[in-house]
Amino acid sequence: MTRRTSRLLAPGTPGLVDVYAAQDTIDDNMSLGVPEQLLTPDASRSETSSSSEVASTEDQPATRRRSTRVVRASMRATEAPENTPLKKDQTTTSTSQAYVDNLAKSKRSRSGLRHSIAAMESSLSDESPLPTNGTEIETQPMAPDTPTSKSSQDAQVDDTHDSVQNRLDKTSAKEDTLAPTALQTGPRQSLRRSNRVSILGKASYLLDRASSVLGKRTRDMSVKEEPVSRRASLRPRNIAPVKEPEPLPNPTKTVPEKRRVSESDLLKLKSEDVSPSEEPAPPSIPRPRPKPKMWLNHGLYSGQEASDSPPKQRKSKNSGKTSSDVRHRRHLPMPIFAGARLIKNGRDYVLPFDIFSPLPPGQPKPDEWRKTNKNVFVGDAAGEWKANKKLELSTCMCDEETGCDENCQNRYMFYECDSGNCSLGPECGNRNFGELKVRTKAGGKYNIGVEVIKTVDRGYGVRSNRSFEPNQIIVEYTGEIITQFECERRMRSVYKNNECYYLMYFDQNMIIDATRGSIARFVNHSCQPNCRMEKWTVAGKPRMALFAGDRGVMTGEELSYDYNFDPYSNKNVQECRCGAANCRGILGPRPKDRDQRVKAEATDSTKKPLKSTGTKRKRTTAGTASVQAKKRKLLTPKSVKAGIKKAATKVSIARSKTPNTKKTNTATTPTINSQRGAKNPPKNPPKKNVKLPTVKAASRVKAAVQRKTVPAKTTSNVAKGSRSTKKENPLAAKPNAKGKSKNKEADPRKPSTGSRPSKSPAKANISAGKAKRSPAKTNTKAQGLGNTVKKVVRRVVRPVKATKK
Ligand SMILES: C[S@@+](CC[C@H](N)C(=O)[O-])C[C@H]1O[C@@H](n2cnc3c(N)ncnc32)[C@H](O)[C@@H]1O
Repeated sequence: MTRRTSRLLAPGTPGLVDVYAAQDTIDDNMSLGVPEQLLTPDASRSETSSSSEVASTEDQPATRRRSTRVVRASMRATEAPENTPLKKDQTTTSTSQAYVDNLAKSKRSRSGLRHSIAAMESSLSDESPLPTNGTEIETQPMAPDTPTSKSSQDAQVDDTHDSVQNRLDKTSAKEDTLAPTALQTGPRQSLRRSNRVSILGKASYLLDRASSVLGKRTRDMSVKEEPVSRRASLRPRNIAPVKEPEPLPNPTKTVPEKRRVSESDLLKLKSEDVSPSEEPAPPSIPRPRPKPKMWLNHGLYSGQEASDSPPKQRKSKNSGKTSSDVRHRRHLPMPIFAGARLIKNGRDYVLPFDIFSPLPPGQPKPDEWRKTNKNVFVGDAAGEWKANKKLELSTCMCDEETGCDENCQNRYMFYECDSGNCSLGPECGNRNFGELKVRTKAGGKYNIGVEVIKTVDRGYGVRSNRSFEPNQIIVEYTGEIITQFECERRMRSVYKNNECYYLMYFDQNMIIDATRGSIARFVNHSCQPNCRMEKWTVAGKPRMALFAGDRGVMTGEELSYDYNFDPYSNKNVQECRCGAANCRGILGPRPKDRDQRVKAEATDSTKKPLKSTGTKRKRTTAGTASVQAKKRKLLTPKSVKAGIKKAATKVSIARSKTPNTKKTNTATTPTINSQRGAKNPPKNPPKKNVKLPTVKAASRVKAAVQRKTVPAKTTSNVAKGSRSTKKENPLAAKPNAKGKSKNKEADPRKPSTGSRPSKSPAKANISAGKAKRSPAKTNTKAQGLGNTVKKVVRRVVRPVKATKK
């Protein structure tokens, strides 16, 4: 600064001498304090660039360490003239310096950086050529007023002084021409020259940091507010604190307005990677107080000490005072210990969606499916069913200790426990449909647990979305509950062109038509199924549901159950494609009872085993142990069809010849099970895919019987039956009374599966009719009733068949 002042004055003026004298004094002082600062090139460079900061030191706090030094030096430099005769010129110098400061501020703007350099160059070109030599630029600021040590300054001062002198000489001509003006407008000249020096220094400083200059401006602005006396450097300070000069009024304030420091700028400042030794942390930026580390006090690995109580979520205010419990460790334990504990104790978890439901989206959905999750009584079915409603109650005798386990009487008879018939609450284990209701109400793929899939060769099917425990309820088979008459009507008119039928025998003369029904209607048949269809009485009403088999069901398995398909007519026998090792080959009738078969074969006039299914399976009988079942030949669809046709012909012949054989039951049993009419029709099928001769027969039987019967209410007499009868399948066995449940229904644990009626509805009607006609007789001669019913059926069926033949 002194040097700048000297340039304003003509060489040899007293002021100049005094200034140099003052500078010498200062330099002496400075050399004591910081002799090592200029030993490195960096330090030297910092001194060089620091001179550029001189202009802005009066109202701008030091932004960098070297700047801080300059500030002190400059302040001393400004202070020193107070004791010198230059006091007179101080105002002029300070004014110009303030102007330079303001100008420097404006130059610092990010967008105006280059512009300011250009302006600087242009301004310099007016006076003297801008030194292009870098060393010259650097040496220029090394004015004697810089606070350099004596050792370094001694070598430089002379050169610098010569250089300055040369420059002054070079420009003396210009200045001489402008001398009168310059003398008059001293401050302006001073301003311009000071400006040049300042900008040169600043330019070198900024060019050095060109890559990171963006964003620095904001930091500089904030650093400005740092008090000058504040030092970040640890370098010992042995200079007395300098009195801070008061900011001078700036008469020509053309400095652009300070840009407001936005939050983004503050963030930038925070993110700037500046080493603390170079850039002291700007005190003006309020640093957020570091938050205290929050440790998890609940969660996966917390609270690992053995404790029965779950970790507390919240703590009351006084819990610390009152609780004498051992405090849980607050830090996470080693994972190995946590893992061991998890293995030992286990914990609940939820499977990720793509694990429990790995089926890719976009599965084709059946268009024609009209869904209902409730049984809907249609037509006369509701009225007929109400008549029997009260009979379906059973009281559970289990106690709380055992709960409703396998020995529960209700369970044994396929009666669901509820609050009406069981005194137990949640500990009751016989509330499958209740559990299913909760699950379906909760919703979601996992709770519902099943979804429709498209199989390769069996149309649609159903797949599990999750695992099911053995005997766990999976899905209810629901649909419209219709009477036999309604079923016939639909078969003749509505479904006459259908290939698929979703009809299942339900109870007595009731049928579930799941054409409009639940997803369970899509469950396919398998000869080695993983599920079973069971009929339960729930709150007095029968309900069908699919249950997991004894092995349980794993996620992704296709659900299947054994249809025990009764094709109702051999023409409807279909090839089975379940792929099981023990596949029977067809969906048609299986040998129901080997004893029956033995009898049938014995009474058969041809004495040949009846191949009613058309397969090439060799029948074995229970009585002929020597006859080993040969491995069934795998049949092509063609051979299956041929076999079916052949078998159908033989069955018809056999029926006409041997009307009393049990085999006729197969043919005369109406198809109430879920069946598919003619997906794989036999060769030369009839014009109608599905013919229901026996249904016609049944209707005729029914009509014939009804002509002679009493109202249906009398069936209750039969249904009351003995306790032993009730222990059998309670619904199916009632009309037949004792001894009539010969097949599956005799075993209450294996009731009629969905596709296998406990007995023919036609027979049911007939028996009902018989019972209505003579209830007393039914009660006393239940066995006789069955025989009578059979005779009636045969009598009625035979003419029908004969007519057809
Ligand atoms: C109640 S439906 C089952 C759903 C049927 N797959 C669908 O697409 O709507 C019964 C019909 O499915 C077919 N089906 C079921 N299981 C089968 C199997 N194991 N082999 C061949 N066809 C089968 C038969 O056509 C049968 O009549």
